[in-house]
Amino acid sequence: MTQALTPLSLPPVPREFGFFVDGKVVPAGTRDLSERRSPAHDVPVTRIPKCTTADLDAAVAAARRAFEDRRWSGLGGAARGAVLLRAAALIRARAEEIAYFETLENGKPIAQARGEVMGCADMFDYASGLARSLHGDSFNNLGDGLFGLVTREPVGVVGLITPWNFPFLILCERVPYILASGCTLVVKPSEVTSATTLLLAEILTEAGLPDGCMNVVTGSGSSIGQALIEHMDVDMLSFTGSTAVGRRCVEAAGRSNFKKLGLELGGKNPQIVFADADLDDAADGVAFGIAFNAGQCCVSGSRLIVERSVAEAFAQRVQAKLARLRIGDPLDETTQVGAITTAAQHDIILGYIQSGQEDGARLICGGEVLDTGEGRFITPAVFTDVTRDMDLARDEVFGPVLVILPFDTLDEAIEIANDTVYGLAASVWSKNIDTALTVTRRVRAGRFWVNTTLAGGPELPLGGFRQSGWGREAGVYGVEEYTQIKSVHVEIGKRTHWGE
Ligand SMILES: NC(=O)c1ccc[n+]([C@@H]2O[C@H](COP(=O)([O-])OP(=O)(O)OC[C@H]3O[C@@H](n4cnc5c(N)ncnc54)[C@H](O)[C@@H]3O)[C@@H](O)[C@H]2O)c1
Repeated sequence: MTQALTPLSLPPVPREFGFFVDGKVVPAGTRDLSERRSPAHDVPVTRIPKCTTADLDAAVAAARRAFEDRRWSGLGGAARGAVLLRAAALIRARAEEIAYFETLENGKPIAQARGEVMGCADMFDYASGLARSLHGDSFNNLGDGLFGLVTREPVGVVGLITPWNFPFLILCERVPYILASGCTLVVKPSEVTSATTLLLAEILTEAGLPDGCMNVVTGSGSSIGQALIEHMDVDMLSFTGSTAVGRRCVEAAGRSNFKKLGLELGGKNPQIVFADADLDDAADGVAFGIAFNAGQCCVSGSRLIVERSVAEAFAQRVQAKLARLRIGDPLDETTQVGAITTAAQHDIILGYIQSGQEDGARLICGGEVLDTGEGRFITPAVFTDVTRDMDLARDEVFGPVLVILPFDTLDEAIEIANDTVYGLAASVWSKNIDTALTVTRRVRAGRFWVNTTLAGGPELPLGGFRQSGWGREAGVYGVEEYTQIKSVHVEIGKRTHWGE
């Protein structure tokens, strides 16, 4: 087992990873390497191979063999669950190492990364039980001559594409459920945050996952990602990322083999605050909702829809909460908000902050680039005087940028909340249960929080309405997505097929 690393120092040299096919690490060999620099320190931290389409074909073929010879699905739920349970223990044992690479590549605070890794181990624990409890249905009321069964079968070979904002968490909200169902898989992590996916492949092999059941290919979205979504021998694709690339997945599935799709896409999520809420608690939640992971969160609460009578005072409370945040070196144990993960995302966020002001919105705090000498940090920005037609109010910024939209009535709050093409997540803050539940009923979003935000766990499924995606991940509903239903009609006794 790899030694835990000292979390507060940078690696003296970048760690070089291989990719992972048929139970083995494949060294980069003559392939090009992409070097990842820490977004917080601008030093090289990892080197990852750029896989070829031949590597992808080899990975899909390994997953296909492992599926067709039933070395995994044929084991039965109890044996599959035992592997997932051992993986949970190994994730806990290697939590420090996983959190360290997550922080180095992504720029998130080390304390946050550790918490996420522990949550991931919990996903494996939970899914180990689901592997045993997947079942179908029986129909004993079809008349004396007929008996019916409905069974669930694994879909087959799953292609899994993940983004850079929660590389390990998003991976673990999917992999244990995919494996619990009996499917095998090929993962293509984001090219900027691939290390922890490769660590998970090692861990699962150590936990007893048969060769070929989990394969990892690394490289860019436009090359290896595009080849995976078009692959003729992949039965299902689970994609998490932008709505733009989600659209490409739909097109590619139509052009290739009609693979089944699960899509977890973008969001422009409302946080709706009523005057009767505990306003201090709500301000804390709203600040957390926009600043957590430096706003690079699909479920980030980026639209504050607040009752007009308290809007100004509430904005000041949020501002005060944001001002107290410790932003900076993610390897510092006390840091609460880390770096912006990619240079491209940094430019996109600053572009929105500038164009928002040009469009007439008023920046009341933040939006500054922190001068740390190295790395990319932006202080959380809050905008007022925002109109609903502005890009700032409509687009997913994917950074720490909050817009404030006041409302006068409950109906207006709901109308503003639904005025988006997305439907990923929403929060409502009110002490009145009628108000809160009316909002949860009428706002179109796949995840809701009442008097809190960004809470989660393995039991409740994830996923969006509208252009935020299709299908659900995690929980009982999540594992079922990776199964397909078969109906079996059983004749009892003898009958003629022409009804004579
Ligand atoms: N709904 C969710 O659960 C969820 C969770 C996290 C992130 N997201 C969304 O992800 C986005 C940010 O992540 P990102 O910038 O990594 O997204 P992205 O769409 O650019 O990339 C996501 C993944 O897709 C790959 N990819 C890119 N182009 C591709 C192509 N043509 N074919 C196949 N694969 C391709 C990338 O390499 C990466 O692995 C945001 O929109 C965010 O809302 C959604």
